[in-house]
Amino acid sequence: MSSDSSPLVARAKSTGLHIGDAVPGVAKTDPILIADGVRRTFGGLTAVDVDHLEIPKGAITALIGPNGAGKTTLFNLLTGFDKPDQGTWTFSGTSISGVPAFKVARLGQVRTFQLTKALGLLTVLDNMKLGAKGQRGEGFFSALFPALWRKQDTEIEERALVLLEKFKLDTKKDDYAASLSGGQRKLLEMARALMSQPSLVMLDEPMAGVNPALTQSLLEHILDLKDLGMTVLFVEHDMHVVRHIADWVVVMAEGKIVAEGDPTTVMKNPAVVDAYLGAHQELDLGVVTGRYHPDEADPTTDAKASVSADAEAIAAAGAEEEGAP
Ligand SMILES: Nc1ncnc2c1ncn2[C@@H]1O[C@H](COP(=O)(O)OP(=O)(O)OP(=O)(O)O)[C@@H](O)[C@H]1O
Repeated sequence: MSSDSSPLVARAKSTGLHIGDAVPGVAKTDPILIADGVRRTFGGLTAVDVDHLEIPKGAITALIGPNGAGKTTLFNLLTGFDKPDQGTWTFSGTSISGVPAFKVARLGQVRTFQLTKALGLLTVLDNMKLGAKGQRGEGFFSALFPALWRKQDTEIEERALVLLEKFKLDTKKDDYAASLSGGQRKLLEMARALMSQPSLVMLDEPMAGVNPALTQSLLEHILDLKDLGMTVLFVEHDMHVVRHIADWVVVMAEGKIVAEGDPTTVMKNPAVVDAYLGAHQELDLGVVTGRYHPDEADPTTDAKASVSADAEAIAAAGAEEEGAP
């Protein structure tokens, strides 16, 4: 993996991912995940209503959409943390609809998890060990033969230490996870997911709450996953992040897939601009959606300038109206 301190080097985007026009539900040349007719309702509310979705293998796909669009619910369904009213999906050709989360993870599809209170009370190293799959000591018979799991425990610890070094968390290995900064927690969440040696990594808002000093490092780590042959699917509100690292973008609104395409094309799509980005497409979506105050947004954006320009335009329009006969 690349180092934190090196400047951002533009890495090639994956192209030729789809077959035919980039319409919602378009077929991919080499899909890793294929979902059909996935629907999830909560009472009278339809949170997810996806006719067909394919996620391209070996690429980085961003799932975007306004608050409440159904992104997290779709993530929960595809990873076995929630059950749909209807629908089927396959991962690497194997049907995993209705398969519980721990089995989905064993098959190689993992998602990152926010550091909960309980996990915060474990050390960074113990958090990593929890991420390993198929540990022998878990089984009743293997538990009777300590030599078996002791050897495996050593291997797991070695793997954890290598990953912690790559993610620059090795000096924190004995600290309680709760003592990490927001950005370091995100790094730990990603490193922990990699303990199970996945082929598809699903990241839920990997940049949320990350201080700009760690943003570059996190972006580089996500790009590294692809270079290592993994597929990445991530939910993100920050359009700069999406533009920078995504090869493909899927847009959700009101539970449905409303657009797909490469980042540049999708962000010019009038339907996406109208429904989602509005007049604020230069802003971090975190600002648009009220997640961050403009002052806390990515300093590389012109968020503040756009907000004050909007405010000036509104004030000017008001003045014109007042002055109107
Ligand atoms: N457990 C639940 N019970 C009831 N309604 C829910 C539940 N989970 C989600 N919803 C509703 O389903 C809709 C989709 O929510 P979801 O969290 O998937 O959206 P999202 O696109 O991830 O939004 P955000 O960007 O704000 O995280 C929302 O209207 C939400 O209120």
